[in-house]
Amino acid sequence: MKGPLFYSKILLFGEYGIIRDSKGLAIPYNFYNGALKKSEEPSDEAIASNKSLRSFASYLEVLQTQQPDLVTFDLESLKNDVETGMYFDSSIPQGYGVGSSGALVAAIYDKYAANKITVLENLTREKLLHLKNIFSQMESFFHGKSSGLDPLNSYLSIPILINSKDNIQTTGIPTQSVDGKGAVFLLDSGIVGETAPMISIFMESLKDKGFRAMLKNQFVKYTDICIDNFLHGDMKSLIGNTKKLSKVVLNNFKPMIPEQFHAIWQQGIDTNDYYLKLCGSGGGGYILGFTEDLERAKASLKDYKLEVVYQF
Ligand SMILES: Nc1ncnc2c1ncn2[C@@H]1O[C@H](COP(=O)(O)OP(=O)(O)OP(=O)(O)O)[C@@H](O)[C@H]1O
Ligand SMILES: C[C@@](O)(CCO)CC(=O)[O-]
Repeated sequence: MKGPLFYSKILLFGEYGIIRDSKGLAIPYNFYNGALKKSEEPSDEAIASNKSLRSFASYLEVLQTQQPDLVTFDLESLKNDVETGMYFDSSIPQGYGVGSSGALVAAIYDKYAANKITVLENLTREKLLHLKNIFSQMESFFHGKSSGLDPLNSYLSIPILINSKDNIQTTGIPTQSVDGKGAVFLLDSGIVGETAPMISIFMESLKDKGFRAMLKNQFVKYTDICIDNFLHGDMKSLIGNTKKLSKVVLNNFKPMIPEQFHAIWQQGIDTNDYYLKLCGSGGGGYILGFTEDLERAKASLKDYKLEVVYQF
């Protein structure tokens, strides 16, 4: 048995802001994927994954008892498959901000949910919100709190634009120019991040009036502008505005940036070779980079591994 593939995602813009109603833009990232699978001779990884699925299945049983109107599953098949060794065979790194738990949630919903909303039907805003809500509750098992956006992105495999908490839509993004000099890339911090403590720090900071003002007048403002620039293919403005965003993040989200990356973050701003921003909640995992000139960014960051995700 091997199920369909579910992909990783990248939240290009909107981390933290979407908690406070900024815009957000998430795109599928097809470099990594995962699928439900059974194997005769499971590896240690498969055994660990199977164990995690076992607890997830118990959680889903409680969820559907508590909220039968939200979602129900074919629990008998799910439990039976878990008993007979099913696991999530995935190349998506965990704790890296690219949605490993989201892909898993999408795969389980796809295989076991009753009356599921499918990708093929007309996806009205109501249906999208309903799906996001289901995914949010399912993914809470892994996160503590989840917006449900990662599984939604993985399930639909199309870019999603968040206009505000209750207003989301699927969207197109400008076609990549494969020989373009400009690029969006991932920088591997080499550190595994954890989402929950980062969100606690953010929530704590929100108690401060100055932080709230900075968020509204700078962070959310530039996030929203960057999304508009990106969707309209205005890459010149995008680069200028990611520079502003990069500065705001370095000055105000330091706990989310691993210490050893503070200097190269600043170096990008000083040299204009690249601009860095958070990829998801930060604290490790990937850091997102934007550059007008990929070769220059590569030379400037020669000690690091870059993965290009989009060229323009
Ligand atoms: N292949 C897998 N098999 C079983 N469980 C998995 C698998 N991949 C991820 N998970 C579960 O998802 C958890 C990781 O989710 P977490 O939300 O912390 O990180 P992430 O989804 O990789 O990052 P982010 O949410 O920031 O994009 C793991 O601890 C594990 O419980
Ligand atoms: C940090 C956050 O905004 C994005 C993490 O990918 C949390 C969330 O909205 O679920």
